[in-house]
Amino acid sequence: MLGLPDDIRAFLFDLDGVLTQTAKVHAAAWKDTFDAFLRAEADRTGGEFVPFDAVADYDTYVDGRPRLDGTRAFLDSRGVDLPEGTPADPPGTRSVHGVSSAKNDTVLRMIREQGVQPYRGSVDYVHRLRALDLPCAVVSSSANCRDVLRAAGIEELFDIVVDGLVAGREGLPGKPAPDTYLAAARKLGVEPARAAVFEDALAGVASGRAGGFGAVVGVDRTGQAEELRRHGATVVVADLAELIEGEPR
Ligand SMILES: O=P(O)(O)OC[C@H]1O[C@@H](O)[C@H](O)[C@@H](O)[C@@H]1O
Repeated sequence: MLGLPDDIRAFLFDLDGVLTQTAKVHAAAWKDTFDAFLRAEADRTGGEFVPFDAVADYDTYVDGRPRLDGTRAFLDSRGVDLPEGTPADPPGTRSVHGVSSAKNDTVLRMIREQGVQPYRGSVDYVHRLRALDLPCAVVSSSANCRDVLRAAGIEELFDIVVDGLVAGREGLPGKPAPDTYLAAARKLGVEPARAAVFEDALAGVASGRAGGFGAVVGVDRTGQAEELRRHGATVVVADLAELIEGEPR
């Protein structure tokens, strides 16, 4: 079935980096935010400024995880212990929420300025699935998921969305825990073993593996095929167009 085993009956897609070209926008916004924070910390403590690595640090600590979890994981890797603060903390507040809200303001500005481009291969793939009446979901850690889907013009393609807002409301732990993917499979009425997960993030393929999904497709946009396999991808493609090649039209 479109490049995957025939018993796969439901298709669960991550958003940023799988459906839309927004993983690099998130990475740039995190770099902007963490570098400003780390520079201020270096000034405050007299320590050395070691910038955020938009590839290595992003992939390891931030990519695919809910916003606050990404902030905590990266700061923890640098031995920085911040108070949690509250969601009302404005950018500039020395708290987990303050850093996270600075990042959100930055990513929203970048998205406003640059617009959102979907990946053509992914959109074609989902169209093929819809033509076969197969259920499709978006499973994203992002609280901005609906707006990004709308800006890309692909919101109508999906039966359900489990995003950062749904996870918050339903008390679901974020990726790399499997709960958001499991919730999507449940809502579609399909056993995990008969559903496929599509992910570009290491935390995302790990959640596909932890959930016992029938296929975990690693989408390698940045040359990390081996890492994706090590974290749980059962197959790795550079673009979903590869899964369509050779299929009858
Ligand atoms: O900050 P948002 O839009 O709620 O998104 C949370 C996370 O969503 C994930 O999809 C991205 O990979 C992360 O980079 C991002 O931090």
